[in-house]
Amino acid sequence: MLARDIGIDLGTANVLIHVRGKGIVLDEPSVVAMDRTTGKVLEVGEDARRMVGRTPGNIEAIRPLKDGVIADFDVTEAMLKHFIDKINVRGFLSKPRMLICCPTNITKVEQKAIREAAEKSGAKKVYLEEEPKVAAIGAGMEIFQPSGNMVVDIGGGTTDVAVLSMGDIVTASSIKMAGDKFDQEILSYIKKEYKLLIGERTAEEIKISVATVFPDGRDEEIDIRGRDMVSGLPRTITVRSSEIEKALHESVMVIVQAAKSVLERTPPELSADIIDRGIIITGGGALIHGIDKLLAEELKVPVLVAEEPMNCVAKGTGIMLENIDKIAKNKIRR
Ligand SMILES: Nc1ncnc2c1ncn2[C@@H]1O[C@H](COP(=O)(O)OP(=O)(O)OP(=O)(O)O)[C@@H](O)[C@H]1O
Repeated sequence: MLARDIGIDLGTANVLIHVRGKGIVLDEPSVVAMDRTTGKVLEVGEDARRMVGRTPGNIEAIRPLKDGVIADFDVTEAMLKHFIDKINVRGFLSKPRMLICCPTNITKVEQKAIREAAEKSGAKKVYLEEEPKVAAIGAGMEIFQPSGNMVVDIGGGTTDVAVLSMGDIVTASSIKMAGDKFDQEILSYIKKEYKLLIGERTAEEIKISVATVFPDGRDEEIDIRGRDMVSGLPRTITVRSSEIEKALHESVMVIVQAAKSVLERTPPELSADIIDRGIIITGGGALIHGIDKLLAEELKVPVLVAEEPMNCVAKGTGIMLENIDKIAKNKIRR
């Protein structure tokens, strides 16, 4: 039996694996629960995520990738190995080839770390590809034509903005501002405004259920529970969309600014194409309410959220795996 080639979206927030000929077979949070005293991995993925903020002293729930890069090499390797074992693609006679997506501005050292982690997890050959390019392919953009396509991929740790033409990146920017920073901003706002401590998961819940980044874009409210900083006791408060919009304004404008600077550096012919075709937003951050309207208003260009934005990179790896033999010949990256 031969091993099947696989594509991996190795994200700060989630790992998705696409198996050639099968589609997306794994979609789990990038979290590992470890016993600090023994160094043993206890749970990986969804089971580990349930433990975030709820572990006793000796157990730690770790996110081994931070800001879109590997913060803890050993734990990333353990996580990758666990997921690859779980999907069971190794053949009796062969190991799989792996196409892994990473942010645009990672260093050579970080690239090497990702490669090594994949090799130790059983890869025969590892190909690294830039995330915005694969996201654009997964979102259905015709990036191999001689015309401008712009994608804004908002993940957990990084936002990648890129203009692509003829299969390659023409101008790009990668910033460490994305979904996780939004959660941190919400957490800080609740702390400052209500003197209430909440966890990361509650902050994310607020972001998903009531937040908006477009002024007056949404009017919802949610009751949340946390620990009162003065009395130390549990307390419930109600937060509204409008206040979260204000709390997120500065952070989201960093993303708008990155997109503006990429457009400013884009050759005029390609800019004209982008006006015609619009910008596509991918990644989980594309799901934050009002981001499409805000970008459209600020950039004066039509903006569309991709279908299933969180799956675009994984889907893109699937499309690229169909051409992996060509990729292998041409060596696709840096
Ligand atoms: N409905 C939603 N509304 C707002 N944000 C959301 C929604 N669903 C998911 N997110 C956010 O999307 C982010 C995760 O997106 P994604 O899985 O694309 O990131 P990633 O690929 O793991 O990260 P990176 O590209 O930085 O490595 C998280 O911050 C999550 O809170």
